[in-house]
Amino acid sequence: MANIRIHEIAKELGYSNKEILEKAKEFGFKVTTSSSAVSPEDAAKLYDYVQFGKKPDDMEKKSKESHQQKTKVIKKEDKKTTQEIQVNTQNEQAKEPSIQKQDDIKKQEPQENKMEQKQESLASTSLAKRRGLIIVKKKKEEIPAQQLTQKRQSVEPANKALEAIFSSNDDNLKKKKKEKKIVPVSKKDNSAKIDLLAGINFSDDIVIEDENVVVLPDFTIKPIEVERQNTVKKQLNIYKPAQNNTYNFEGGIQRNSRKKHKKVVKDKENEEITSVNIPKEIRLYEFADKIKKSPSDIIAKLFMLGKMTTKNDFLEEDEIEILGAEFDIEINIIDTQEAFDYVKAYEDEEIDIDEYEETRAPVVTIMGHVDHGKTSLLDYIRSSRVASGEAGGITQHVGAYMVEKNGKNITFIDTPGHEAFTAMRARGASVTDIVIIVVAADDGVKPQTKEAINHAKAAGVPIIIAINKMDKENANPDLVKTGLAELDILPTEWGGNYEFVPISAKTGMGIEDLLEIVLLQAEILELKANPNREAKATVIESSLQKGRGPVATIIVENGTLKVGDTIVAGVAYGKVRALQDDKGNTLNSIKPGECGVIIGLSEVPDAGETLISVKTDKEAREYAAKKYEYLRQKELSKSTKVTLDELSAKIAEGELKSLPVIIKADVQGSLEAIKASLEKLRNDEIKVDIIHAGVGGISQSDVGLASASANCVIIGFNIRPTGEVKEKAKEKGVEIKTYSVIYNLIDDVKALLSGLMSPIISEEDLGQAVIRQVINVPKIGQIAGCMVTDGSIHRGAKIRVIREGIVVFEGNISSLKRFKDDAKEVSKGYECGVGIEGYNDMREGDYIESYKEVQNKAEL
Ligand SMILES: Nc1nc2c(ncn2[C@@H]2O[C@H](COP(=O)(O)OP(=O)(O)OP(=O)(O)O)[C@@H](O)[C@H]2O)c(=O)[nH]1
Repeated sequence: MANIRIHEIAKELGYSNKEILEKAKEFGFKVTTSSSAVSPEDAAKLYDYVQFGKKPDDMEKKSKESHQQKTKVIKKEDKKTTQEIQVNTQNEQAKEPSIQKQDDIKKQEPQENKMEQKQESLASTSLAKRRGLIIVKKKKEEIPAQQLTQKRQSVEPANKALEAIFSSNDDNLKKKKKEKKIVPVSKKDNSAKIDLLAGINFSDDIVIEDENVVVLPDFTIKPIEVERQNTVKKQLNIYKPAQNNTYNFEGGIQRNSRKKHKKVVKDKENEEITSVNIPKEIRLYEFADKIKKSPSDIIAKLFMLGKMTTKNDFLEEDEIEILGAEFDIEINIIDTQEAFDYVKAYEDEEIDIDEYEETRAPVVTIMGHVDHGKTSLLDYIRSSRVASGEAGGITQHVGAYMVEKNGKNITFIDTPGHEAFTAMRARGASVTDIVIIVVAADDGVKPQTKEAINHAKAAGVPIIIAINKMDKENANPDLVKTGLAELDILPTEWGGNYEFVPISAKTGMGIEDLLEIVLLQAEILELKANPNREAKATVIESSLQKGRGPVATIIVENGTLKVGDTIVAGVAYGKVRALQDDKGNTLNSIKPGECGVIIGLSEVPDAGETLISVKTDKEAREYAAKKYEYLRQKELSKSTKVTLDELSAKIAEGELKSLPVIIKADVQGSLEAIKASLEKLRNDEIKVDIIHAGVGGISQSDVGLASASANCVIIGFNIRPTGEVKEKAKEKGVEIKTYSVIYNLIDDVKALLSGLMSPIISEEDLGQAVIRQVINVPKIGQIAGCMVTDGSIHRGAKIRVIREGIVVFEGNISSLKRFKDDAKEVSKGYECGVGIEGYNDMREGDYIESYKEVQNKAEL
């Protein structure tokens, strides 16, 4: 049986590695780190204890009492199998099957197959109780159809439970939803589940107890294999090595094909669909087609549930689940992302080979309150530890660097602050092993100190406190200690668990101690990785550089990244053309825990993206292409998922004036920031329309694109157009604006937008005149004899006629005369004759008001 690592159990249960490690130690298991493994039996005990507070003694007692015999049989089989393996290896491990290495297990599995099948019905049903349906279903999926058929009879009770659960009863529905919710999508979870499952000796009694929950063990179905193949086809070569693996169909270990959502199985024998795989992004009519219902049935059902839909609408996951329950169909929502989930494929491939694991360098992030000295500390460490004799001087900011202490490497992420740390975490990248929280001794604990501590705690990363600015006269380390004590961060000398190191980033005092403590902490963490496999790394920073193309700073998490490796990172892929350290020195390879700059990707990957090396170019290209297609589809589906309100808003949007822009920036981070800021610049009348955005210099094609869109402006940040591009822009009349300060960029775009806005029209009063006499002139119409009472009356200006305080007419003057002469303007105190265009109802005593319309530029 495969041993299970502590971190896998922690993942599975949603606890930190440390917590599980502690529990394991409470049990007296021989574990030291999160990489330590326990036997499946022990894992099960641990699981029960953590999850249900069930003491292992109870469990053992119970199983001993009621199923002593059964357990014995299984144990016997276990040993027997182990012995078989030992024949090959000549290695006497039969008494400790739990210490077997994974590769042994791999060989062993085909032989064990039968035995595992037997155990499976016991283990799986019981596990289902704890974990929901997935595991069981998964097993179904991977067990050859033939064997499944033999099992049909024994599973009938489960089918009954299935029926009961799928009744349209509300409680059941909720229950089902809950169960579905339990299913996390992450890959690691999967592995942990299966491992745990594999090793548990459960009894028949337990199976019966679990009956109502064992929805999944609908093993009955035979076309599983067909189903699997179909899915694989749809999902476009999920990951070949995994599929080709011989132990793919093993009941126990199956790390490769553990796709929870492929819970499986349908009963195609009686034509009626009882279970179906549904992709996450599906329109109502497509869904209807899949479950062989008419779209109107679905619309009606959703209507009854209070949702108005049309057949073209995309269904939410919740809706899909509810509809499944309503129609008594088991819905397996397929995450199409799996098709390009190369990280999962990478980890699936891992077979724990402890002997190859080596200690790796720790990765450290520095956080703390503003001005407490994060940057100074990073700078000091970097500059003080550049090996003498090295071509010093030009050090580039690449986002991460490595220093050496006592012959060991420490990698620092050179983007201080918890924003970057959290942003990386939000993207699923948790590269940091240790966090240093810098607290200024003269300032004490501040809001961002607390935030940083919370972030580090949330990430389950060990914290070291650096009390900085100790060189200052008013330094008061006790202030820091008491402040942190309130946050439950107690120094070791006060009986706490945290190392507090007084330092000065200015003088360098204590920094060596700090690095020692980092190494000590790293030792405690027992950071291990396997340098002898393909690399898995995290992108820390990326940019497009002239002459080098896309450049990414990465930290290798596992494996070794070598020049010439074929790699994929999100939608980017390629071959490692060159590796460099932060000083620009060429490297041949980057080991686990270490960092470097990589050149050779097809495009700039996002920071936080996972990069792995794969076996073939084709594989890399395919992953990237699938991810690209997925993102595109997602974007498309978003734009079609509109409510009526949104639709009318969209229609209104069509009437919006927009400023088309192309944005180019030096690095991804700036680009995102500019995009976000520009998208916010909008009101009811105008908006910025980003027609293209990218990292790198302005290219000919950018100019081409801009010239194809009316009034399009190219905005560059920290880049300059050169040579041909500049000329082409001139030739095509494309305006290029470049900036190095983001606020200036935004102000300018604001100004541009303001130019598009309708001007604000205001009035300027010019004067008033009172009508003293009205004369009707044949063929010309009325002429009013007036006295200007205020300001002046202008011929070219607009007028309004006011009678008893009410405006009775607005229009233009047709003639303005002073005596017999035409006049342009008649001022206060003078008489004049006024004719009004199209108006012949002037009366004595009316006032004529002369005014001018002034257009003011609108501003955003
Ligand atoms: N006297 C003394 N001054 C220090 C020390 N460390 C940092 N400073 C000063 O404190 C100020 C802030 O330092 P930074 O390193 O920029 O602080 P930070 O935490 O990176 O600040 P932000 O990047 O703004 O969050 C600078 O003026 C440093 O010179 C120290 O150990 N002693």
